[in-house]
Amino acid sequence: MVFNLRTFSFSSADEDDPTPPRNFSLKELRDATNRFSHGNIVGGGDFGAVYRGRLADGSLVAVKRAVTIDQERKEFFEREMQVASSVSLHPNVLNLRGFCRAKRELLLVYPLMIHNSLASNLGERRDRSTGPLDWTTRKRIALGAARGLAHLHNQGNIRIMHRHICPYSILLNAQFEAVIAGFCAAVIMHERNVQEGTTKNRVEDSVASDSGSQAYNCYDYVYDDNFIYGVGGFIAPEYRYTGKCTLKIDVFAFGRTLLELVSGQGTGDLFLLRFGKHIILEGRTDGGTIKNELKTLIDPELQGKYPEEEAEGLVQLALLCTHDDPSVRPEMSQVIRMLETQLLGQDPSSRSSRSLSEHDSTPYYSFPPSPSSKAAP
Ligand SMILES: Nc1ncnc2c1ncn2[C@@H]1O[C@H](COP(=O)(O)OP(=O)(O)OP(=O)(O)O)[C@@H](O)[C@H]1O
Repeated sequence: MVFNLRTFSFSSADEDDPTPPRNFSLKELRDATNRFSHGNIVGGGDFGAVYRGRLADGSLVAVKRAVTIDQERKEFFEREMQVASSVSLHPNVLNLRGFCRAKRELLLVYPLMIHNSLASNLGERRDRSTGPLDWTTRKRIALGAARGLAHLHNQGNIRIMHRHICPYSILLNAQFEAVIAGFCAAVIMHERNVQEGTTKNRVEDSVASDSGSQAYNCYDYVYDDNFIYGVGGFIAPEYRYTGKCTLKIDVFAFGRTLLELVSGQGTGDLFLLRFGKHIILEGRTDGGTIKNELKTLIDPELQGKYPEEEAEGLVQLALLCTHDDPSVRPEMSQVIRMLETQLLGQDPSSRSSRSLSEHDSTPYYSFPPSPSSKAAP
């Protein structure tokens, strides 16, 4: 028996066999969603409303529906389709189950994630039937989201820049595992749409450590766009001001998401001003200060039930990921190792195979020191 994330059901099918997305008829999706009834809406974004539905085979789905078909919606649709055809199956990445190109609408069909988004489980929780996320669940979410993002960033020759990581694009399945979704702004990095990075040392490091299988460091590849995607405080400064981005913009957004995960609040710039930037600017990044501030910053819904050391470590990692200088931010494979060591107490020599791709050659990093030394004055 295999739990299939595509159909969100148990089946005897081989989970590594990626079924190509199916072409649904509009009628099938109308029937599944009770004619797109308002009561079935589970969320929405720039593409359109998202409806809960049940297909004729009994499986639960989320149907993303655009009823205005403009250039932007067409691009969003194509991007989600492209990601679906490029990304290999991973438990922490949402897989496209199907699509529908009707005359006046565009629809995307995904397996339904029962617990909706991370955003809807933090702060003003929409669903009060489940309790607040406990610390252990938050740790699993942090690690799962990191693994999903690392998978997008490095799976063989394909690197996918998500560009829209935030608590709304991290969904939670029945076991509260993080599943990355929302690929409408994603970019598939390849030689045609990137310029080679300029940080020579890092390229050399990468080549030297990788016995020739990877001739460049994908985190140095730059994608130039004339449109800035993303949500307010989750947009990395270098991207916001230049329109140029590398995979490090996703690391920045991941760091911001971690801050929301521990504080339980829509932190935006406020959190960093209060905790991150404020401390960095004041030169007060020593562990003692973080410890002192921690209690006032951690989500009160946790009712103090969290190991302080772990919370402190998570905040330090978040601050490192959100550093203004992208070269200081770690790569996602390094983030996974820091999380595994800090949160699971895992020996790096017995690292989980789930967190490593074949091409992963990054040396082990211990949990980061405070980013103060590299911070702007
Ligand atoms: N598979 C799913 N299962 C459950 N809820 C979902 C699913 N997909 C989307 N949602 C809900 O819809 C919201 C918007 O989804 P998504 O981010 O994919 O849409 P979008 O149009 O790409 O959004 P954005 O405007 O942020 O780009 C999510 O935050 C979540 O609440």
